[in-house]
Amino acid sequence: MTPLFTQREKPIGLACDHAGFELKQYIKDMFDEQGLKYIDFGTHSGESVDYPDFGHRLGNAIDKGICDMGIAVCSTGNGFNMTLNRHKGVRAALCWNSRIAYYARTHNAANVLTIPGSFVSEAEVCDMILTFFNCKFEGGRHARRVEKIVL
Ligand SMILES: O=P(O)(O)OC[C@H]1O[C@@H](O)[C@H](O)[C@@H]1O
Repeated sequence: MTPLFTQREKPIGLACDHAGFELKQYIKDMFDEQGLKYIDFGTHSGESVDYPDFGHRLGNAIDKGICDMGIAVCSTGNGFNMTLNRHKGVRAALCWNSRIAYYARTHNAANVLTIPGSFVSEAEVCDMILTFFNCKFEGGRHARRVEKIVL
């Protein structure tokens, strides 16, 4: 099997709510096939839950350095994105195609890919993840701007 990802030192953190549960399973299957390490912070079924409960688990893991990157999936993506961006170590970006995911990482140094699960196909999710985890922050003028984000 051709490796699609470079192996990462730290596991990728995953979080979802009920609306993102199936897509998270799809992502885990992709990572399992690729031998990519991850930690699943839940939820673990399609039963209705509150996205902040799981978003904060992922955010805390990033703040503590257990994970350095993550993926979160809910219905619109906004709930998780708002929750995750309350964490000091997180720059979460709501992305719905691979071009946006590319710039979120290369220009904005995003470390969490937030996915609006009800509005994207599995193929789009696959493209976004491949792009997000295979490109790097460009630094330079973007570093100055990212530094200015923090209040
Ligand atoms: O399934 P219900 O509870 O209607 O709505 C949950 C979704 O509403 C939005 O906040 C989030 O995207 C979350 O996934």
